[in-house]
Amino acid sequence: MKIGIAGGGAFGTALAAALALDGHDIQLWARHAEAASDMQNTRSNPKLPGVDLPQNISISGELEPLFICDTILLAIPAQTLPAFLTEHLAHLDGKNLVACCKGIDLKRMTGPASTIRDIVPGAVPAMLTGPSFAADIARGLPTALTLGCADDEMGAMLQTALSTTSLRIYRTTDTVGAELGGALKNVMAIASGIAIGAKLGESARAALITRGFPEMQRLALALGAQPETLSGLSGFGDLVLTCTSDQSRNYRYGLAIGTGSDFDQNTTVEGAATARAVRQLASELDIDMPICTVVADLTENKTDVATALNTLLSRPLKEE
Ligand SMILES: NC(=O)C1=CN([C@@H]2O[C@H](COP(=O)(O)OP(=O)(O)OC[C@H]3O[C@@H](n4cnc5c(N)ncnc54)[C@H](OP(=O)(O)O)[C@@H]3O)[C@@H](O)[C@H]2O)C=CC1
Ligand SMILES: O=C(CO)COP(=O)(O)O
Repeated sequence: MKIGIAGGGAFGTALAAALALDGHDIQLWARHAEAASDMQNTRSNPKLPGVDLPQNISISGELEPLFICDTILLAIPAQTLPAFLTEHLAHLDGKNLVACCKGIDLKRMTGPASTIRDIVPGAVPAMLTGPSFAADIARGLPTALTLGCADDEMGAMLQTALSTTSLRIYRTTDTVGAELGGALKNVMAIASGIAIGAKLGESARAALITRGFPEMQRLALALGAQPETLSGLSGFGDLVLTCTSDQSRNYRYGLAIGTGSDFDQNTTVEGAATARAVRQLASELDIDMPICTVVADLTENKTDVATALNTLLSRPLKEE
């Protein structure tokens, strides 16, 4: 089976490399023709230094070869997904569309798989998520992921097709849980980075991770997720990874806020927009989401770290 991947960034390229090494022919699309042709010729991507791209990955800036594939992995930022789906609706109808991005769309307030279901109703929507840095996947390091697909037969087919000797994929029919775990942990990763950047200490970070997890569960369960999905790779697993590693861009963005340093605005930081979406959802659904709310306010300079900390610490005492 030829697998298509939309998105020539770190994650799309890493998935391409892992699947190609396992013997799949891969059609990778990058939106800028020049970047695509450089990747095709040099067999490398500057976003994944030191990784050689196998010859069975074909890289193009043209969309036609991508649209021939029955299964397409969507590894473009979550906020750009709706426009991509809408623009190419006719070509995506009937395909297996596997979202590989992590975020809540600010306009629709949905996670990536739900966005696919809403915009391309004739496609089979799925979600690939879990604790997995692109650099680790591309190097063939062992990684465990969750594939969420409401259609379990198709989910099983995708699970088999996308698993490799180093990528171990688990399966769930709870796409809502899978998409929200990955989206919400990015907000917590920003919060953790802020705590460490502002020198609040490791204990404060542990408190944020621990209190952040039920916050993620509250919103996800209210939106229809199953609790066990949040406790799995896509929720708890990815929360642990990104809140504790400076390989995470969301965490590094938090570090920059905490230290008051500049941060490269071109870096993909999904948690910033998602924090704003969560703040709005929390207000609409009347759900207590204190950590996400202060992260959203901090990303918009509506508060500062000292005030945000005071907001969290001065909340009424309660049972755990
Ligand atoms: N990196 C990682 O370790 C992991 C990332 N992810 C998720 O994967 C998704 C992509 O992240 P990642 O690849 O790392 O990010 P990168 O910043 O490395 O790459 C993003 C890619 O998306 C492209 N892109 C941006 N805007 C558009 C658009 N409007 N239409 C089409 N393509 C677009 C970029 O193109 P250009 O270069 O031309 O701007 C670039 O190729 C994110 O949701 C992230 O959370 C998930 C797990 C791990
Ligand atoms: O989602 C990731 C790892 O699972 C990557 O995290 P960042 O987007 O924060 O780099």
